[in-house]
Amino acid sequence: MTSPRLATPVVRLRSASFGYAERVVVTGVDLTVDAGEVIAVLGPNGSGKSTIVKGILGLAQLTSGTVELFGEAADELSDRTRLGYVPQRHTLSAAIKATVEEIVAIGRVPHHPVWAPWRQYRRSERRVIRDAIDVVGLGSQRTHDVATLSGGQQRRVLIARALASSPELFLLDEPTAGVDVGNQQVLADVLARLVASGATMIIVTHELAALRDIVTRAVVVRDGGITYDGPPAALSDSDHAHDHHHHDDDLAPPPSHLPRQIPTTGSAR
Ligand SMILES: Nc1ncnc2c1ncn2[C@@H]1O[C@H](COP(=O)(O)OP(=O)(O)OP(=O)(O)O)[C@@H](O)[C@H]1O
Repeated sequence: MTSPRLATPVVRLRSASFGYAERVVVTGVDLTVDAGEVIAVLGPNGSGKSTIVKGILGLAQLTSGTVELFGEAADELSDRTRLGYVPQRHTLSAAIKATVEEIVAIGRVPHHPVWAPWRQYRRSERRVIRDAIDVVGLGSQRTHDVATLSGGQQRRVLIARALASSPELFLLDEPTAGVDVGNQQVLADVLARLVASGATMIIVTHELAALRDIVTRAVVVRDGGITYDGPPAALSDSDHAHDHHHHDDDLAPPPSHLPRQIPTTGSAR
């Protein structure tokens, strides 16, 4: 935070307010995210975390202030493939009859104005897709029907889909929700690899402990505003002690021993 900013920020919100229809949900947010930062967005249910992410993506309405992405006004960003979004509570419907690689291939569609049937995909394209599946650890399931995968594995398919589009900025809304401790670690490792390859991330989470190795900065949202922005280690339990997990219908609830809160600051970096 003390080093001067040499490069253009990936995201810059200035006094940004976001909402839906007539209702403003988030007000006056100032947030600058530099390349390579991994931001955890924390805070109680309904505080506006997802709305900030959606606002950055243009999926929630900007009612005042400005949003810049990669140094340009967000609504003028022509190359949307620079953004990779994994929405909240999203798994794959059992109604979808598709394999893992077919779903991940959708991530490549923005790179191709005209949809090509899977068999006609160029070799290089198929390699990108294959690599994305390998990175999330689903290599041995690439031809499996997604409906046969667990909720946590489906989350990884969606991360692979976002990854396949080779984005510079990942916006992940509760990627570890409903994922057991072991698989949270798998996910954290996947994200760590993406960070090592230069990705910037904004991650909405109630499970900072699972991501502590990669998070460089924490932002706490309360009542539609940012109340903390700084090192994750400086946060005390009470900063987001009222957080609750989602218990998604399509995901098994997390085991009761799952750590719910940020650990005490002693061992955090
Ligand atoms: N599409 C929508 N239309 C109208 N209101 C919405 C919409 N999405 C969210 N809201 C409202 O905006 C407020 C903030 O919601 P948001 O999803 O941003 O919270 P959050 O901090 O991400 O919560 P959680 O931890 O539960 O995911 C809530 O009051 C919610 O009801």
